[in-house]
Amino acid sequence: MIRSENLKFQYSSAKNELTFPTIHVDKNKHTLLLGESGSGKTTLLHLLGGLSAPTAGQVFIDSHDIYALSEEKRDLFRAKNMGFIFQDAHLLKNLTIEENIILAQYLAKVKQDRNAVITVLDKLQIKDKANSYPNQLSRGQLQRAAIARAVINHPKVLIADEPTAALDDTNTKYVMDLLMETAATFEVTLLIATHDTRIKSYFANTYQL
Ligand SMILES: Nc1ncnc2c1ncn2[C@@H]1O[C@H](COP(=O)(O)OP(=O)(O)OP(=O)(O)O)[C@@H](O)[C@H]1O
Repeated sequence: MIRSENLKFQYSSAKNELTFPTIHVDKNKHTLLLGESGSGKTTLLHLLGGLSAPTAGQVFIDSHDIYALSEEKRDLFRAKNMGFIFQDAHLLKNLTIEENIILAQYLAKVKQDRNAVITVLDKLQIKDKANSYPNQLSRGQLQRAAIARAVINHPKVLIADEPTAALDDTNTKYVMDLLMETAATFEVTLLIATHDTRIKSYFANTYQL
């Protein structure tokens, strides 16, 4: 489903170019990018997710060479096919939870469908928060809202950067169980970057950076 070849990335202010191993993410084969701080996990997630173009190499998603697309087409491709969960929920504070998720439909140019939003919020057990604003939710509820927004357009891949960093063992298990349930419910493959070796056992496919 995702395949990368010979990826390299150079930050303009950095001395050395980053080079990455070949990555294959197959459907339903949840994949972990494991590495120490500074090893390039976030950079690689951005390259694989279509967020920043590599200095060399290619990324294929279902045989589409995503960096051969125009920026506009790539943005749309990403909005339809990839879901992102950032460390902070990144919800717009002046929009309700429901409006935040409808915005994701709008940006992907898919039908703005309130019923679909409510169904997803219901599956994630925060339907009663649809009309609340982000600052009225607990951290756990915000995380569920961020997941709802990430899966609303039925992406193929759900990408998360360090979802368990700074969590204790109990909350780490809670978040990983939630992500696994989400993957099963919404039929989406997980691609996660972390330095947290506690979550290794959840993954069939691990790359050490
Ligand atoms: N904007 C930037 N400009 C210059 N160098 C950068 C920039 N962002 C990251 N780097 C460098 O690129 C390398 C990889 O960074 P990256 O953020 O991908 O690592 P990471 O494995 O995600 O780290 P962490 O676990 O600490 O978040 C690091 O050496 C970092 O210092």
